[in-house]
Amino acid sequence: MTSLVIKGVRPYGEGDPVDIRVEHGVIAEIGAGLSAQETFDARGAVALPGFVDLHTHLREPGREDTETVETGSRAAALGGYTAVFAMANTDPVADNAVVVEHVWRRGREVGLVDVHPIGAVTVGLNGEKLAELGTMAASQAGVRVFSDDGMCVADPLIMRRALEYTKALDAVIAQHAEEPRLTVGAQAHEGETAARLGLAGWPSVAEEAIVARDCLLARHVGARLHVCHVSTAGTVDVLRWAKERGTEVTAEVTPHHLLLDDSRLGGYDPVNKVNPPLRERTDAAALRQALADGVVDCVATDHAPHAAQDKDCEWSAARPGMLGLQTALSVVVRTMVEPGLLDWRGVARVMSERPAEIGGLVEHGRPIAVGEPATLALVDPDATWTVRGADFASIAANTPFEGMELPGQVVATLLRGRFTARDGKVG
Ligand SMILES: NC(=O)N[C@@H](CC(=O)O)C(=O)O
Ligand SMILES: [Zn+2]
Ligand SMILES: [Zn+2]
Repeated sequence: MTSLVIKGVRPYGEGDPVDIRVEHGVIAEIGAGLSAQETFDARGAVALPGFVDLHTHLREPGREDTETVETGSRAAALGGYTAVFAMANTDPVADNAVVVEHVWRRGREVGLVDVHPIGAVTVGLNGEKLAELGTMAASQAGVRVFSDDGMCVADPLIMRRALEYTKALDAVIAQHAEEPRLTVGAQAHEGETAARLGLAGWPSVAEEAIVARDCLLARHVGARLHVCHVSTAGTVDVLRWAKERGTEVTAEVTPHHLLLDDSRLGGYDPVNKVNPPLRERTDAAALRQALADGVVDCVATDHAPHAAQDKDCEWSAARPGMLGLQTALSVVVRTMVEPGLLDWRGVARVMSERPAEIGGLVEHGRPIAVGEPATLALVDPDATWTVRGADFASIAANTPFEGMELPGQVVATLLRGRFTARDGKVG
């Protein structure tokens, strides 16, 4: 590997631009006027630790027509990500060592981001019988995050047992909080908009009731809990309450729940259909504040590719889910940095450091300092760009941000000193 100097970056957006020299994948020197065999002119870009996504749907195995480990890795690299956690709701489900090892191996072969498979909590995601968590943890994939995402682990006894197992494995359960008895047939956030449009409601309490129950269970068992895609102001209240009492709970929010709300549903365009649903303006505002305060720990994309035929259909038949990997940073800049809720240190915290800690990754979310891995996202804070789903690396194109002009552009991504994305191209 040749030596590299990245010229003119501002670590965490602080101070005057400096040069970073990289040797053997590690930051060897930070200073002025550095030189090496290869040079990359970063033109004043903000340097951040590479982003970590705790919640990505890669669709391999089973729906390779919508995304693969390779195409999802390309999207991740272009979005500034250096590690992603791949959800288990594939076909077959990642509820055993064979499937998680396949996803892990494909991630290594592609080599653009560290792909960490998430194992299912229950066999087939059916909520009835615990999957072999220990075997998945002991496999080559070294699974440390378990989730039935797409489905809620609704049975409290199964959830309790799962928390007991993951405590012993030093792992964490990422819960899709949705009380299924309260969301039968649900199509949109239960509120004025859904009532006017004639869509069956998905009430906030269906999320909040499970989050409250799981916080109590986690505390009772002494286990860690992670809450996926927090979407309501009420869930923020529950999380604050639980954290104040010392419960080991962490939580993520998606870019789309930070920026969008159910006022977009008027045209019945299924690109806006997602689980949990887009809520109200006041919910989005509460989520932004909670992310700034740390009550919500991090941003996770819930990148959920879907084929055109599963989205370009009537609302009730469409699948829920939205792309997120290539727009996450820009949506965080729009919703958090521009209004002054987070500075670049804060962006590093919510997009890299906290998710790395929650997922148990020791090589990601590291400080930008000599001796640390050169695993970085370089961001032009002044650039703006227009979202075009068709241009994304993902096979699917279901972005709710289509046509929006967004701030902040990833100019390069490095994984252990190697460019995985540069000037909008992979590698
Ligand atoms: N978020 C979604 O609307 N869909 C996800 C599942 C999930 O995250 O619950 C999917 O797999 O498509
Ligand atoms: Zn989910
Ligand atoms: Zn998901």
